[in-house]
Amino acid sequence: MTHKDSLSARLPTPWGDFTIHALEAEDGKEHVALTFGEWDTKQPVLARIHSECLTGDALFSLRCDCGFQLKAALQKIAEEGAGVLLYLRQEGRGIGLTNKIRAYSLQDQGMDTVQANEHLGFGADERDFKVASDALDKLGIQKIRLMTNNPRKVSSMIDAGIDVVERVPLKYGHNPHNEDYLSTKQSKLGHLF
Ligand SMILES: Nc1nc2c(ncn2[C@@H]2O[C@H](COP(=O)(O)OP(=O)(O)OP(=O)(O)O)[C@@H](O)[C@H]2O)c(=O)[nH]1
Ligand SMILES: [Zn+2]
Repeated sequence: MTHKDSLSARLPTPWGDFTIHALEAEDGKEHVALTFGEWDTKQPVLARIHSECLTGDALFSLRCDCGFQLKAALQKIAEEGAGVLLYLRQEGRGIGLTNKIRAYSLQDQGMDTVQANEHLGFGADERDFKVASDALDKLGIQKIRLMTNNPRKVSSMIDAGIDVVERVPLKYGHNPHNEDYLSTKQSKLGHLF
């Protein structure tokens, strides 16, 4: 992955002016980083590693908590005055949008989110977070305060040599439509709620 200044531009949002960076990743996907403010590289940077969820992030779905977490993370970074959000093109925990819709259809028939993935021949979570640690390296970030409820994101960053000084819980958007989904994430994927 390389990072060139010509691949960065202003990105004003309702919470403040971010800078968007196109990340040229080894997997060929169009991942981006949104950065805000300036940071002291010796201090931990407030960070969010967010996997793409078209339905939740862009289409207002209540089946998950993604869109709510995305907004909350951008708001927290802006309030802090500095930070980074990595927006990773890992739709459907890495299985892609069409397969996620197949998995949703199976969930409509009674499977949980993990059973549905496995029924389709995938692992429960197909994501590789190396793209995230590579991006943090390229941005010169070694220490983070990571906004997540997912312990695998924390351990992946630690294994990649990123110092996760703190896990900041990000509990937003719980509602009757995602209650079962979130409780499966807690019982089967180890999420901390
Ligand atoms: N395969 C599959 N993917 C889903 C489903 N619901 C949401 N997703 C995807 O799950 C990913 C969201 O990541 P999350 O799992 O919410 O985030 P996380 O990594 O678990 O942890 P947090 O940092 O706490 O949000 C996105 O890529 C969504 O598209 C589902 O039922 N099946
Ligand atoms: Zn989602």
